[in-house]
Amino acid sequence: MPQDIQTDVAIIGAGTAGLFAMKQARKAGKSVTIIDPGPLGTTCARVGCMPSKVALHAAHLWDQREEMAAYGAHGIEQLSLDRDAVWDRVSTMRDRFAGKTEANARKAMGDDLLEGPARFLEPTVLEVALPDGKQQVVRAQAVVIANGSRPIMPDWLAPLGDRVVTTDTLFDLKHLPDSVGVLGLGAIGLEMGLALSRLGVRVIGADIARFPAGISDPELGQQVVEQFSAEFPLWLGESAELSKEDDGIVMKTSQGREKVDMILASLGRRPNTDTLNLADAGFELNDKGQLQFDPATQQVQDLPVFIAGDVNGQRPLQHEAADEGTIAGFNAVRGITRFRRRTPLSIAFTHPDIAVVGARLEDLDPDETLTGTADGSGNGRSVILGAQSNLIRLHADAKTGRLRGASLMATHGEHLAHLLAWAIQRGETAQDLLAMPFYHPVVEEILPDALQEIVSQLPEKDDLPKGFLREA
Ligand SMILES: Cc1cc2nc3c(=O)[nH]c(=O)nc-3n(C[C@H](O)[C@H](O)[C@H](O)COP(=O)(O)OP(=O)(O)OC[C@H]3O[C@@H](n4cnc5c(N)ncnc54)[C@H](O)[C@@H]3O)c2cc1C
Ligand SMILES: NC(=O)c1ccc[n+]([C@@H]2O[C@H](COP(=O)([O-])OP(=O)(O)OC[C@H]3O[C@@H](n4cnc5c(N)ncnc54)[C@H](O)[C@@H]3O)[C@@H](O)[C@H]2O)c1
Repeated sequence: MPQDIQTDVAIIGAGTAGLFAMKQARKAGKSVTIIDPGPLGTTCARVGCMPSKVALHAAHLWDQREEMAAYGAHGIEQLSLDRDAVWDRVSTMRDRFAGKTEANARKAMGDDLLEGPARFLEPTVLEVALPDGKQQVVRAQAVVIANGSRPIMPDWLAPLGDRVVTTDTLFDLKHLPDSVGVLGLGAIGLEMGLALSRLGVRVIGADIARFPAGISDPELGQQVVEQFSAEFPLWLGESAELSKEDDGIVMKTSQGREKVDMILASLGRRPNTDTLNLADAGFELNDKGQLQFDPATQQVQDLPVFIAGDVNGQRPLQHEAADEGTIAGFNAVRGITRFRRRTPLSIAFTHPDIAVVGARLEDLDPDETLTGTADGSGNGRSVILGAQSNLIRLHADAKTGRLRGASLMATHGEHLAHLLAWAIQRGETAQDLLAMPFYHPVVEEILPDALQEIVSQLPEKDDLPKGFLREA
């Protein structure tokens, strides 16, 4: 048994959250031990944000050819796509992102990296299984839990064997199948279903939810269903039965029956808390087996223990993992500060993009909320881009017009979503935003219609033209 390691901060997981936590602890001059069994390189760069966006980009490039034909390009029908070459490019780009991230992380961690899985013995005492089979005990003043999440893989998928993949293995495929059933149409399922479908794979999508991409607003949900069911079948609102045959998997719901070569299981991700021996080490867990923590401090109960990133199950996004790691690392070494969190922002890069910003519709009181809706049919730039189906829904406080939340499906939606998130975080009202400049012709010109709908419902009326303010 090696001698115990004494450290100021032990960090479990060298992903995005863990590395940001390390930066804060180092900045305060504290000693750090960062523990990870690998593979290093972060989920985002290895099997998440980056490879998925490369695949979407490749799919979008190929998808453009039909529009080019409409603008007089000849010979489009003679083009062919080598899908395996596309996927090889996706994994090469992925290796580049992940390789660089891993190299930078190894350099930053240096000798402070302990390679092996950690588990708790006590809230500030960890045991790490080293590659040589020995157990290393780490005693810390504070601990940051940042060991991420993994794809949900229910037992009932086990009989389907290696015909089931998740995004942990999808980008390693050497040969893309001719057909894929995408089970679960959240952000991952919809993004990957579209990428594969646009690359010529026959895709069937199924989700027990009524709408894909986690949308709860029925008006937007309906528009999203119409838009994307034109690309591949979306079987929504019921669970699909799956059965294995010699040459594939049969997917069945009341909406159809199809045989596919492979299933992409995109049923969500589960936090890796279950691997940490939390209950035996004395932590209190809620009925879902999760730790209680404060999202403004990342502190667990009142212990010198902090939890950041996907593992806390709250905002499983890269920029949130970075923020939470920073907050956790800061609070682990400097005493507790409560941090104001950024406005929630999530974007699926589905082209048109789908985004949800700020408060979700279901969390707003209908009696205190005004909604403005606008679509792309009257927006010149959307028409040029073939995106008349763009739809924006804005929600604002019924008394003041202060913007609370938005959801949208739009070409260039990633930019609109940022603009709206920034306005919401600055506490701007519909009137404020309406008084901003809108260039012509841009997709942003959709916004004034939705904003005016809100302003016209506000109790206090002004006889100035909408979008104009008196000089101060
Ligand atoms: C397909 C896909 C697409 C995505 N696209 C986006 C996107 O476009 N935008 C976005 O914002 N987010 C996206 N995400 C989410 C984003 O990737 C995650 O939110 C983010 O990477 C989480 O970072 P993390 O630090 O919490 O976890 P990770 O980066 O997973 O780090 C956790 C680390 O903990 C280690 N570990 C595990 N168990 C132990 C243990 N017992 N002991 C020690 N170490 C351990 C792991 O090896 C890993 O290195 C996507 C995710 C997926 C899967
Ligand atoms: N562009 C992005 O920002 C991006 C992209 C991908 C992933 N992510 C992050 O990764 C996280 C995980 O993504 P995800 O899409 O796997 O999870 P998710 O939780 O968003 O979606 C899972 C989907 O599976 C469905 N589902 C659950 N059980 C089912 C069943 N038995 N049959 C059919 N459908 C079922 C759910 O209804 C849901 O729609 C997301 O929450 C997101 O934070 C972000």
